Amino acid sequence: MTSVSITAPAKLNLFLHINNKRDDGYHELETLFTFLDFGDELTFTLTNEKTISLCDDNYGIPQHDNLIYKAALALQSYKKVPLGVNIKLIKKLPMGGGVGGGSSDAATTLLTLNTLWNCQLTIAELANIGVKLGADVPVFIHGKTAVAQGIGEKLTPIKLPKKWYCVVFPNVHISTAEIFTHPDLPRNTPKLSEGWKLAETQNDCEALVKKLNSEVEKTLLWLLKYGPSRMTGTGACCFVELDSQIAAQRVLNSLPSCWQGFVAPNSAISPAHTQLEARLK
Ligand SMILES: C[C@@](CO)(OP(=O)(O)O)[C@H](O)COP(=O)(O)OP(=O)(O)OC[C@H]1O[C@@H](n2ccc(N)nc2=O)[C@H](O)[C@@H]1O
Ligand SMILES: Nc1ncnc2c1ncn2[C@@H]1O[C@H](COP(=O)(O)OP(=O)(O)O)[C@@H](O)[C@H]1O
Repeated sequence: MTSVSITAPAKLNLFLHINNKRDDGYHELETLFTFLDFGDELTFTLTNEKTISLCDDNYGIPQHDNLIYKAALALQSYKKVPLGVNIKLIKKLPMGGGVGGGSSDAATTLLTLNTLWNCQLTIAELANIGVKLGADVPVFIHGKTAVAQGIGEKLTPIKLPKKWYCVVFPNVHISTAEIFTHPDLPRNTPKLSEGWKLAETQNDCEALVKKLNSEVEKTLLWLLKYGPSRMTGTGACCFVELDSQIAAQRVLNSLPSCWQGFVAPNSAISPAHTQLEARLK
């Protein structure tokens, strides 16, 4: 049976501005997404029955709630696919960490099964299925470093220099919904004007998350010793950007044992896309 392993990469929000709250409760954002060359590992094995099954190391998410299962089911129903799949997940990305693990798993599932099940959907069609699973899924489907607007689905690709990141997970899980519904969240950052600079941006969720979680505040302070530190998404992961792998690894090596972390370079194209393309050649 055909079997293929693909990475579901982490993302970082290098900045995250909240411009407005929409009538449906979602927020208008401007955010810069970059992918990291590090992520969850998903192995897909096709089956002749229509069953979709997911095997993971018991991360506490029931199968029917897992975004991987939901993504596979959504594509199977949309294209009336007569085949099934067994999916094995090796989870490396912290859940509720702001590195988009769940969304990336869903996007990697849609991209890979589109190929393995020969669905022939376009990227736009896959993103359309994906956005119903989560606001962050489309950027992983498009797979290019981009500034996102809307709720995260209007994407403008952008080029960034290669950098290394040390990403730290302070062992607290933050609920995106809790942050977005909090009365103290700032929601009126003006839209970026032309010629904007990264140094003039910020993460609008950071002050609130720091106030609610002292571990996040401690992590950001600790990282400041090595360079400007920032939180990704609605947290809890925080990162510092460095010019070399050696410098990033040095930060990780001195990480207090109460936190976890990883080091990775950014990747202009999502590793999931690069791996799938290499497989098709
Ligand atoms: C904030 C961001 C930035 O990358 O990341 P995370 O920190 O979660 O990774 C995302 O936009 C999160 O995307 P995602 O995690 O897919 O969000 P969803 O499942 O669609 O929504 C979770 C909840 O967040 C709120 N939400 C999400 C996106 C948005 N633009 N406005 C919102 O108000 C909604 O209340 C929703 O109930
Ligand atoms: N495959 C999955 N991996 C991670 N989280 C998942 C998955 N499927 C569903 N979820 C749910 O999505 C939530 C957000 O997960 P995740 O995308 O990892 O965090 P974040 O949006 O903060 O980056 C989790 O708390 C979990 O309940």
